[in-house]
Amino acid sequence: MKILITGRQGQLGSELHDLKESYPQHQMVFVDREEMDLSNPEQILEVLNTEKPEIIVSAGAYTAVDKAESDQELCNAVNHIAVQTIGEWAAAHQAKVIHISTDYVFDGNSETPLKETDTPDPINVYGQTKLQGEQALQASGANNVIIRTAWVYSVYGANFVKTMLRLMNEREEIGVVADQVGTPTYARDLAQAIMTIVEAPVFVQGVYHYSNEGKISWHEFATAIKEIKGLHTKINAIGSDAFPTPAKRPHFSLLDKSKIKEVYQVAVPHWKTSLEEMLLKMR
Ligand SMILES: NC(=O)C1=CN([C@@H]2O[C@H](COP(=O)(O)OP(=O)(O)OC[C@H]3O[C@@H](n4cnc5c(N)ncnc54)[C@H](OP(=O)(O)O)[C@@H]3O)[C@@H](O)[C@H]2O)C=CC1
Ligand SMILES: Cc1cn([C@H]2C[C@H](O)[C@@H](COP(=O)(O)OP(=O)(O)O[C@H]3O[C@@H](C)C(=O)[C@@H](O)[C@H]3O)O2)c(=O)[nH]c1=O
Ligand SMILES: [Mg+2]
Repeated sequence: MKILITGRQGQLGSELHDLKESYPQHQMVFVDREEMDLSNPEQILEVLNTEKPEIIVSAGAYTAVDKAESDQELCNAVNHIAVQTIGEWAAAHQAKVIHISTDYVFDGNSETPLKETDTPDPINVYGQTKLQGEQALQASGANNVIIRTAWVYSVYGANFVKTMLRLMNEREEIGVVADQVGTPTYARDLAQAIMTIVEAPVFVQGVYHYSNEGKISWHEFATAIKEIKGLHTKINAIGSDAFPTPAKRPHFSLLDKSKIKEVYQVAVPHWKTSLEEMLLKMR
């Protein structure tokens, strides 16, 4: 298969690139911002018409959650309009689309693990534009799989784990929110899950939830990073109101992974196992 992957320089794009050698049966073409500016629909179509992929993995996105609040137009162009453009091209050319979305499409008011059938209701601009991207892809008529994931980290790119490692080396004491719970996702595991879907004998269209296994707060996540690394920073558990940010974050974003496990038999490692693996690679 010829597979085109957007967001080459991002966490997920980089992890997919690392898997390239393991899939010699596929032609994996990666594009970054320079080759395909996702805020430029003409350029998206130009690249797709040249490359003619059979599968598009849509991993590129505007992911600066706080900045998005004051940069709505660009965020919408990348997270919504670009996905619509990709979907319409794919529908017209019988290509499949595997698109990545987020737990931030939910409002965080649930108390039970979020299922694909639960109603999204985003509480920030990033989540709103990601939901619009999902809806535009579904409306395009393209054969599509949407994977909603959460709290993604990797040795590549910017993420919470790397921020925590930096802060813990700089400070004696930090505060991390304890009233937002969910599950982190090692981008390498997500990349594997995507390749499992690519390889599946049947492409079953739909929305799927994927993160690592388990349930923790950001505070527990930070504490685990500290313990695994043997650091001594004091990590105070704080409420979201003590860490004001331009964008609101959902208090609960635990995803139910049963559907993707059943339909695609994907592996879902426990968050701690994957965190240990990532931190080993960071050294
Ligand atoms: N990170 C997370 O915690 C989560 C991410 N997701 C979703 O998973 C997917 C992958 O995320 P992740 O790899 O972590 O994100 P990253 O922010 O690491 O990577 C996103 C990539 O998109 C690229 N990009 C942004 N704007 C444009 C543009 N205008 N034109 C072209 N490329 C652009 C970035 O390019 P550049 O490097 O040049 O800036 C970057 O390479 C995204 O769809 C995201 O919404 C879902 C849940 C959690
Ligand atoms: C740096 C820092 C963050 N926090 C809080 C803020 C926030 O609630 C939480 C995580 O911080 P982040 O900046 O990593 O959060 P954020 O960028 O909102 O992460 C999100 O990114 C987008 C792209 C997604 O799709 C989501 O799944 C999620 O991963 O930790 C602290 O409490 N203390 C700190 O020192
Ligand atoms: Mg962030």
